[in-house]
Amino acid sequence: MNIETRKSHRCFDGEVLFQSHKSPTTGTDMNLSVFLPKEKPKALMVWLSGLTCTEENFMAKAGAFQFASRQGVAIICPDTSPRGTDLPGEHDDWDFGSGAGFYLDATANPWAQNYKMYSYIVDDISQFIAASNLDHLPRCISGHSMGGHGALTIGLKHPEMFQSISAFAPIVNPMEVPWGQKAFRNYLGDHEESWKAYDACQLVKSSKYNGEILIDQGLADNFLTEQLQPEAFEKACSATAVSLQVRRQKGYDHSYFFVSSFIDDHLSFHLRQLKLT
Ligand SMILES: N[C@@H](CCC(=O)N[C@@H](CS)C(=O)NCC(=O)O)C(=O)O
Repeated sequence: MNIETRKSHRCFDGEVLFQSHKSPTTGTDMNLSVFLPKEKPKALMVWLSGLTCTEENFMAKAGAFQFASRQGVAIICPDTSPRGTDLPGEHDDWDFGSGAGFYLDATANPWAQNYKMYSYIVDDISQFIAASNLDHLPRCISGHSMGGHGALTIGLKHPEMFQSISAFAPIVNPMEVPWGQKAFRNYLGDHEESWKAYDACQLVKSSKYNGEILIDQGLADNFLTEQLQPEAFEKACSATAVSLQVRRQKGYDHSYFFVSSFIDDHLSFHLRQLKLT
């Protein structure tokens, strides 16, 4: 894989890189950002961002680097959709199309050719990790909102790839809420059976993931009741061997101010699960 570095910045004696590569999966150039700690990393976190985000939001706003640098955690943040295409309606809505790839492989036209963010994360990001000489590291996955949905669904489907899962304000049951229904109907078509492959409440029933999952959810989050509903995932997990901790955080909203308040807890959680502390 040919990786182009567009920008690099020293940060807490580590390095933040903004990079691009050609994706055979999406058929486009893809952007991502990477944090490398000051010493040899001992773990790698893949972070998936939410609606409207690019590869920059987590880097600029999450405040994860002091802890990550000290603890030796490398972080990779992919973009949230293909870019550079101009499909009909692609840029009209903030919760669909560009910036809203939903970490699935679209099957409906005109999205099916490029909107393959599930395979992009599983295949291309794996190749990117290998090309960056980070593939020897134990891995965890986390994300926010739509990215929390991505972290839960991809983590539950791929325990061989990720040994620890967490999420911030994730969309846990997209089949049943407006954001998910809009995305799934447009990307996957009307056949709701096919939606189950991208719904954490469905996937947890048959997942081979045997670790714990940590979720933080702000109680002042405007999207809590209509879109997020963590209780649906608690109910789904209760019938399985997956051990879930949902922490309801009083006064916190949906923003990266909330993410930055608890990101160190999530990194510590992952290091414990990866048996590195
Ligand atoms: N654009 C929406 C909000 C979208 C939103 O909150 N996106 C979250 C993820 S779902 C986010 O991280 N936004 C980018 C940011 O806060 O940096 C609105 O204005 O209500």
